[in-house]
Amino acid sequence: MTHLIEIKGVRHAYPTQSGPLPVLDGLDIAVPEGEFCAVVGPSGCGKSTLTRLVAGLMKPDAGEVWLHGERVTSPRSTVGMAFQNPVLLEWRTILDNVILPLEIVAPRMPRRDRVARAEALLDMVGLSGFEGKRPSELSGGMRQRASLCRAIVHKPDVLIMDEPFGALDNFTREDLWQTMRDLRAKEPFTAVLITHDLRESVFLGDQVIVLSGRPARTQYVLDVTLPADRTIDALYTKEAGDMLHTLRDQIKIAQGRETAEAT
Ligand SMILES: Nc1ncnc2c1ncn2[C@@H]1O[C@H](COP(=O)(O)OP(=O)(O)OP(=O)(O)O)[C@@H](O)[C@H]1O
Repeated sequence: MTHLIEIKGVRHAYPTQSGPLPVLDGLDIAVPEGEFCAVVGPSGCGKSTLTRLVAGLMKPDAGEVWLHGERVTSPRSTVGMAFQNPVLLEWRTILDNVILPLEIVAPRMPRRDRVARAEALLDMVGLSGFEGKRPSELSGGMRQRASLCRAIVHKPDVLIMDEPFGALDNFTREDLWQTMRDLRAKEPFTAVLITHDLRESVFLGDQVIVLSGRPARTQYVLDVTLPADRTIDALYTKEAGDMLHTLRDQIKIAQGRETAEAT
């Protein structure tokens, strides 16, 4: 099987005034092309550090990060990123915010083609008619939809999301999960999602990686067996309940509340 993302034996420590702070220690993750990998773990275990490594924004002390068969050693334009705070530019319209990555990655692409691409994506996420608005005129959920469009407008190899739905209320969040599912069906991409929400990880993920407490290693990998076109109702089935139970147990282990042997 081709793995679009491969992280092998990654170790990393940050230099601090009181000496090196080991953050990652033995991280192994493999994500096949087109798959959605959700990453969960205790607070502060190194999840955001993992996203920086995949995006090439920093190099690990040891181990390897591979994207599409190439070793990652510097920042990549083939990576799209979305964060909890969408950081849209207020002086640009929603359409021009979405177009921004194309201006950098495909400067020779005619404006009409950029506009057509951005409009098609905005339509897919239900923002048709809002192209000319400024970010402050949209709700938090709508801004996050626009931010997702911006993250994939240049068809990146991989979409990295760090808690993109973390600041939204429950109903808006569930709406966004379904938008993400529909977007993936129309615009297949490989994704890494960092989340604190186990339901979100099961709804969106093909696999869920549980990281141990810091320094993080890959503690557990759950293959999500729900159908690709799952609905929110699927989260209320026994199958999903069992998966959520397993993940919760693994998080407790990661937090050091229980030992692996005790479960
Ligand atoms: N540049 C840095 N220099 C020193 N320490 C850092 C740096 N960046 C992160 N850290 C520390 O490394 C650890 C892991 O940080 P990281 O942000 O990767 O964790 P996280 O799992 O994403 O956290 P959270 O779940 O709270 O969002 C934390 O203890 C953090 O304080």
